[in-house]
Amino acid sequence: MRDLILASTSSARRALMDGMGIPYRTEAPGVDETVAPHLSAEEAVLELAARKARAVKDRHPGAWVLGADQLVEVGGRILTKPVDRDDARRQLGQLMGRTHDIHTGVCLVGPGGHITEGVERARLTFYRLEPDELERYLDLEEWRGCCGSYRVEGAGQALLQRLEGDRTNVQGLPMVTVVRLLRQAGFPFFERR
Ligand SMILES: Nc1nc2c(ncn2[C@@H]2O[C@H](COP(=O)(O)OP(=O)(O)OP(=O)(O)O)[C@@H](O)[C@H]2O)c(=O)[nH]1
Repeated sequence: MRDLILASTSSARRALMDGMGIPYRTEAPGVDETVAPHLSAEEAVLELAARKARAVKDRHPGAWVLGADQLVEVGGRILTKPVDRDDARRQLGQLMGRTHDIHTGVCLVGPGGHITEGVERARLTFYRLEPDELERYLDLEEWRGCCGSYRVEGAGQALLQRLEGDRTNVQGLPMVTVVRLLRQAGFPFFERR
């Protein structure tokens, strides 16, 4: 059986991998997530997904490693994970009543120099909220650990006026792309345990 490692600390990414059902384990990538400012959002998430995957692969040379990174882009600005409630309020304030893009890069590295990658964009339009409703959403603390300060599979669904793209991409892993990379690498599915 192949040793597949998800190079991530993200509970949402784990949940998505668990749903797919192939055996894997997780390890924190432990990389610096600084990228050159001139990179586009797509270039940045691809570079960081590869950086995370390579860092874990260096620690486990015989393993297959999947890394991922995500950014929100709105009005030409990049949003990452909020540092606190005030930051989350500012982020959501930029998203209310507007359309934003979520970009997620994924990279699969394996033995023999195997490296494949993909980047997916989802486009979301949010309702405008009254200040009190926004505070009530912030009270739910779905902003913690989430790029853009919302959870599309949680109460954050009520923010969503329109979604174009793979919903799993918004949660953290574009699973259609992840499956393609795994199948291209020859991973077996539906194995009997
Ligand atoms: N549950 C959930 N998580 C989300 C959603 N949108 C973004 N995220 C999370 O926001 C985080 C994006 O930040 P990243 O820097 O790519 O990843 P991370 O959380 O630092 O985790 P690593 O993979 O260890 O780097 C990921 O953990 C995503 O799963 C959402 O709608 N639902």
